[in-house]
Amino acid sequence: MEKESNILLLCHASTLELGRKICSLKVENCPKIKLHEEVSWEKFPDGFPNLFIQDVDRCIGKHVVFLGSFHSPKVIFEQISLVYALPRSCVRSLTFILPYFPTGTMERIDTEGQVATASTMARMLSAIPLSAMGPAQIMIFDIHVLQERFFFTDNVLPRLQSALPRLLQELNKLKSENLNIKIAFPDEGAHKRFRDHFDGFAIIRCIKKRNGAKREVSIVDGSPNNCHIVIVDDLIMTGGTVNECALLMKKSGASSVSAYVTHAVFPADSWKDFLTENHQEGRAALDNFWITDSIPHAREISNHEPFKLLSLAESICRSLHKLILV
Ligand SMILES: O=P(O)(O)OC[C@H]1O[C@H](OP(=O)(O)OP(=O)(O)O)[C@H](O)[C@@H]1O
Repeated sequence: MEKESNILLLCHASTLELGRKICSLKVENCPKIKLHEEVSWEKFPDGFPNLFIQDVDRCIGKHVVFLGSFHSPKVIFEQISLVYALPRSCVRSLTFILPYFPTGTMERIDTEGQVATASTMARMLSAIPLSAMGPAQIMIFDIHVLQERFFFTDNVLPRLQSALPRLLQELNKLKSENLNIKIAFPDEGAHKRFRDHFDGFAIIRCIKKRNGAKREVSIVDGSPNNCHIVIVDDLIMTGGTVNECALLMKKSGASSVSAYVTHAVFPADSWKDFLTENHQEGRAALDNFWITDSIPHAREISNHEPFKLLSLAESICRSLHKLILV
């Protein structure tokens, strides 16, 4: 008989679909994770949250996991309120899955007066109260720079994960079709962050200069000539970095160009500029654009060519069993 799960998953309204997927998966020798769907995310007339966890006693003594999403400042307060409240419900342990750490790029100060909001966010998360087994674990995927872990205090345990193993599964399938694939990093940040994941692949290293809204990308090492190029980056906003890098690869002789980002942020619907059906001059046509579901709107985006979704569900499910060790 299957053991009853000791892990209970609660979701923000925007992450329920991913939560259902995680709970439908089975990891060998581990009980399925149980979904607790009964959280209401209502608002009072003034817009402030009116939250309620039904049957909250089911959390007592359980390893409680909250799957959140800080894709907009508007949804942060309600989720922080829930996460701060959960340890008071006598949970055995608390894990906060925050696939995308939104302020991540605002981690450096190059002019006095700038405010590093990544540090503010880490401080807010560091205030999550202890549970019976100790500090809350915070699972984040492909944070902008690994040093951001030091913004958190010892009150919580940041668990920095990567979605790249999922991309590698896709690339190995393409490799078996004898395609000559090379990985292009559009800037120094991406190269530093991800180069170690691509053993066995030739690398094209680029540098990027920001000039207002423009991104200027140039190649430092490697040649894309006659190769299938996959541009790899942590996140996309306006799309300028990926687009400039893709145009450069094509100009330098690439036979095809695809792209991958873990976090499809795409403010103001900028993803539409990449649609195969909207192709315009000055835009590079991409064969594939792989994204993950770290941000809820990625699921909708991936219904349109050339986007393809690589779900984090399996990786989250495996990590939870490993981190919680039931
Ligand atoms: O879609 P876009 O509007 O172009 O923005 C996305 C880019 O911004 C960030 O890098 P950043 O420019 O901060 O450089 P870094 O990674 O080298 O720190 C990110 O890593 C992407 O490369």
